[in-house]
Amino acid sequence: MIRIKNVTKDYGSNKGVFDLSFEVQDQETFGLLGMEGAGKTTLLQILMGFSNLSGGRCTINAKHCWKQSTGIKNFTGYLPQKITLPESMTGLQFFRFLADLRNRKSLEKAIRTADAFELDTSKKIRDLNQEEKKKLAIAGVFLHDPEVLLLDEPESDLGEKAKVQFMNLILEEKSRGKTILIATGSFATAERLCDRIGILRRGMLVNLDDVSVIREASRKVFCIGFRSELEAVRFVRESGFDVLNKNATQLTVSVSGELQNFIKVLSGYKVLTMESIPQTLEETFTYLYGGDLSD
Ligand SMILES: Nc1ncnc2c1ncn2[C@@H]1O[C@H](COP(=O)(O)OP(=O)(O)OP(=O)(O)O)[C@@H](O)[C@H]1O
Repeated sequence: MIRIKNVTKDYGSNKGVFDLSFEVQDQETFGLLGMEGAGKTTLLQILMGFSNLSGGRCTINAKHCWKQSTGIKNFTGYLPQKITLPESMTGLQFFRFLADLRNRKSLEKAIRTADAFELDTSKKIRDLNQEEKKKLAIAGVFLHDPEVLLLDEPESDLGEKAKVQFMNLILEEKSRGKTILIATGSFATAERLCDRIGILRRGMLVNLDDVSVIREASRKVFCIGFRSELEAVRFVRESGFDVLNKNATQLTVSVSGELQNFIKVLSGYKVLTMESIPQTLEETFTYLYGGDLSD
């Protein structure tokens, strides 16, 4: 279990994290959501013992994050936001290097992860592109099959296909009972992977809820193309759904909660196209709680 109690790291000028308290339960996947500069990296670095606290206390599996950070590293996999890799090694040499550091013989888990990403580990790291380096770093984090995963913006630098591969890897780790803390600026990532989501704003936790509660309350936005303008107008008049924008036969419609009723209502209209409009973290936050998430 990860325990964060009244944790403050004050860099001055209102930067850092302030009086954070929450727990990540064993086998839980927790999403720490926030915009750039919200304090996500600061908290993860504190948990890894890279940075001491100005106040408060935090532990992972009852080990003190500052005083017992070496012990924590034995059972924790940490993916930093900014990765640095030994450029002259191949991927496989990098795995061997990590295995030596961690006193492990088997590279199996890292190799399986690299395979899941379709990554060629025989190439020198300096010849990999940014996405391939990120995949390699993630595979390296999994090498010692850690009980706890702390992942800082894991999906950044990954393309759409690799993001799906990454999500599948995390869902597999989750089903194997790992305790996972993911720091991300992507509401979609957190919603897909996490059991609970904590929202960080200017270093403070402004909301913490089960993902099902947030999903239920948040909205989906669709751009719908009707066969005729008359049909679109009929939808505006009769459907009862919130229409955010109308442009001839196209309507942008907001739907909150379950989609069943929306789909049922929509089946009564002549629809030619329907596209889901992804909502940013900021749009979701503003819709749910009002106000502005950025500083
Ligand atoms: N060592 C430091 N000294 C002073 N200020 C710092 C230091 N490290 C981070 N900050 C500031 O603290 C705030 C929180 O930074 P942090 O990197 O934790 O945010 P973040 O949520 O991870 O965002 P990002 O995605 O941009 O990394 C930012 O305003 C940052 O500029």
